[in-house]
Amino acid sequence: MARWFGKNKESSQPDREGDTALTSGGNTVLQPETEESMPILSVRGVERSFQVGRDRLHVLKGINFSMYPKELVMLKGRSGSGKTTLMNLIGGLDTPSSGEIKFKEHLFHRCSDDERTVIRRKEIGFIFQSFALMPLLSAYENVELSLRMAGVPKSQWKARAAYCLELVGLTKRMHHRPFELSGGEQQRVAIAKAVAHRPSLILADEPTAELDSQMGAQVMSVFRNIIADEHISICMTTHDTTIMEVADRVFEMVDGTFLAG
Ligand SMILES: Nc1ncnc2c1ncn2[C@@H]1O[C@H](COP(=O)(O)OP(=O)(O)OP(=O)(O)O)[C@@H](O)[C@H]1O
Repeated sequence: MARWFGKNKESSQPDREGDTALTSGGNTVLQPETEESMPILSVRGVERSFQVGRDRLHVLKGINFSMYPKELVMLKGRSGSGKTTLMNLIGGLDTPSSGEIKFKEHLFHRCSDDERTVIRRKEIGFIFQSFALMPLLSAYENVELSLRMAGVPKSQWKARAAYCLELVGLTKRMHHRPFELSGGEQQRVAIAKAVAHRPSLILADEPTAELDSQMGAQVMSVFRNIIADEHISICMTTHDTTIMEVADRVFEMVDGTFLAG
């Protein structure tokens, strides 16, 4: 397939859709569509503008890209280029001024706020630069809370929370509260929390920005483990060039568009 799945691909171009034809010995061979060849997310012609006083601020100016199962995609770009605005649209926190966003079978640009909230709670996980943990709860209780919020049956909480903390290498720290953990460990709790309800997509806004390079590398290694183990996709923003080699694809945003290669 023309679509590239390897590592460290600098992709400044929107990828190609519906690419099911293979050329083999001069013949065109039609590939059956597998689950992994179907995009989990499809963003088409997305624009977002805001009214600021009398002016209309055009922040996103026509974004096109797709994400596939088990992909790690990074968005890079200068401050103010529109990365967070795009992440908010992908996560169903906001709606585009024009264009289409399809997440799995859901057409986000046509959903009501309530519909997007339900989808978000069940099918998307969020990770923030500042970890966003409940300070008085232990690592285990933080993960359990996420399961409760997503409506997962109580009978599953204990095993699932323990499994997710094991996945991020924190079994021995599960009864520690955030202030008893290092920054990297806190971010790993946040990852366990984000993955616990079995989302299909995790959105991470600068997840390594508060960490030193060693802890940042640990977080990226955990991302790779959960992609393999939980079959999810991750889209993250970053300014850190040292971690970009871990990505499957990197998109550079410049002034509300993806930089053309
Ligand atoms: N709700 C809003 N109303 C008005 N302007 C907004 C709004 N949200 C974002 N903007 C503007 O859109 C531009 C892009 O912001 P955005 O937060 O998406 O950038 P970013 O690439 O994520 O930056 P950073 O790397 O600093 O987080 C900025 O100029 C910002 O002020």
